[in-house]
Amino acid sequence: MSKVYVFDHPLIQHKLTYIRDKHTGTKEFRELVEEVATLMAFEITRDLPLQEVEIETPVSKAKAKVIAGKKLGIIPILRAGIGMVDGILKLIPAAKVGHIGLYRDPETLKPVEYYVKLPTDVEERDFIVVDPMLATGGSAVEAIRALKKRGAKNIKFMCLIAAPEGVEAVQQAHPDVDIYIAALDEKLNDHGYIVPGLGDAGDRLFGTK
Ligand SMILES: O=P(O)(O)OC[C@H]1O[C@H](OP(=O)(O)OP(=O)(O)O)[C@H](O)[C@@H]1O
Ligand SMILES: O=c1cc[nH]c(=O)[nH]1
Ligand SMILES: [Mg+2]
Repeated sequence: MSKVYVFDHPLIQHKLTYIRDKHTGTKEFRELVEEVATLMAFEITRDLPLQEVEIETPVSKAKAKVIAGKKLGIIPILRAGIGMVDGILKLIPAAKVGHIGLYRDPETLKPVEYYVKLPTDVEERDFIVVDPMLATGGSAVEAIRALKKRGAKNIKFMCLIAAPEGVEAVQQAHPDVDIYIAALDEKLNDHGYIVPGLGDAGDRLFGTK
């Protein structure tokens, strides 16, 4: 069964409060989502392997550590996942970015795929799939399935806010995929929105409502 990690760092929780607030405008919302993504990337990369190198400081020779050549890929689920990408790239600039376009049908709440573009060397990379919201879990389950279908083996899923239903759906469908979240909320409402949540992440990021 996949593990669930809730990043309860005070800076993440503080920023998340302003992200949730309906009075926060598009510019600030976008900046805060990016900042939280950076902080979450710091936590999620905790297990990256290191290798020893020799360097010279101005004082002496030294053995020091650098990240061993691990190939990483970031996969935002369009649209809202895009808001997290730059924040992650600040810490892992060499990561490649693939895109999976899905929207949730407002009637059925089922994900509809409309775009997939991945790095060519999918089989050699470890992936972090990102989306601010994990609601019913349909979009995350489908995005991870699309990634596995093309050869990805090592996948993590990272989001800002999750509903218990979404966590369970990902765990059921993909028991090998660990889930990293900033907050686990109470429930979904009748329209499949997370309560209390933050509203529609895509619309708030891009000002489309
Ligand atoms: O867990 P689920 O029930 O599938 O819901 C979560 C999905 O809903 C939102 O996307 P949306 O369909 O609004 O598309 P958008 O990003 O283009 O606005 C969100 O960004 C997730 O991708
Ligand atoms: O609360 C929710 C649920 C799905 N998608 C969103 O953007 N917000
Ligand atoms: Mg949306």
